[in-house]
Amino acid sequence: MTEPLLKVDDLVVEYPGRGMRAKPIRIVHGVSFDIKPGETVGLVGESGSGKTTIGRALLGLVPVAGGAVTFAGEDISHPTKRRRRELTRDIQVVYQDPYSSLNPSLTIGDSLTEPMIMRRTSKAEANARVKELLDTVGLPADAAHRMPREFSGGQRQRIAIARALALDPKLIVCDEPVSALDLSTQARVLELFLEIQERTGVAYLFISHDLAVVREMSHRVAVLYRGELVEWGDGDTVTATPQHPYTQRLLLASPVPDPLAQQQRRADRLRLKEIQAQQREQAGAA
Ligand SMILES: Nc1ncnc2c1ncn2[C@@H]1O[C@H](COP(=O)(O)OP(=O)(O)OP(=O)(O)O)[C@@H](O)[C@H]1O
Repeated sequence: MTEPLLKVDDLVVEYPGRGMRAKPIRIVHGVSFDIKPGETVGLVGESGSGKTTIGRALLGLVPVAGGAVTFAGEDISHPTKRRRRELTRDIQVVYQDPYSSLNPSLTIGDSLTEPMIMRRTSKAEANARVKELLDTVGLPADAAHRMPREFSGGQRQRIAIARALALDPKLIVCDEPVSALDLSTQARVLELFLEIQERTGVAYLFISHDLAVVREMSHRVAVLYRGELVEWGDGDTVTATPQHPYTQRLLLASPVPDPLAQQQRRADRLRLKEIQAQQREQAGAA
């Protein structure tokens, strides 16, 4: 059996209450799940259920009040500042808002090289990697010289994904990464996440309020309700036979597409990849 890449055991997260003597407010109440290398785990739940808070706890951005977070066998529940910085190499994040996730005064090239230069990669190496990253997310190489304001929401989200990929992470926390995009752009960006995973083997924690999107993207699904995990398991099983009334309500609010049609789409995608690979080989041989 594959060892988990990330393990969350009985996680508790609290925010400080208001006022000097206020008790902390518990937001996440003992949540457990794990993510295997190369796997996508979907975390779904309504607004305010604590999804973002869980993502922030994994990234070390909010303190863990109870339980443990283990990454590649290491307990990272209470990392030092230095260790947390180092961990950003392995655990990255893509946020919802493509308009605030890039520094408006840096060129795309500078935004992408920043995490690499901070880790003492040479300028020449970093520039070569920028070309590669832009290609991976389907943007032209000359995008490196342009400013964020010159790009649409979908293109900016591609750039944010490229930035997350810059250091070859093992896990990306994707926090509602397509919620701010229109439907057709959503579909293309979701497709890009899938392609990147096939190519690099990166794992995702895919956070969304939309069960249909989570189902499309995830191998396993965790359903969060008021800070508790009410359902956790294989994506098809959770969505085909939801046990908890909350999951049943979610399913009604956001019907999951026919699983056979989904399987067909996955098969078509693989077939297309094979054809493209054959074409590349033939072009190389010619
Ligand atoms: N810094 C904070 N201090 C106090 N309470 C907070 C803080 N951040 C979030 N909360 C509260 O924690 C709860 C969970 O918020 P969280 O953002 O994790 O939920 P969510 O499921 O991601 O919702 P959404 O989809 O709306 O982002 C909410 O009630 C929110 O008001």
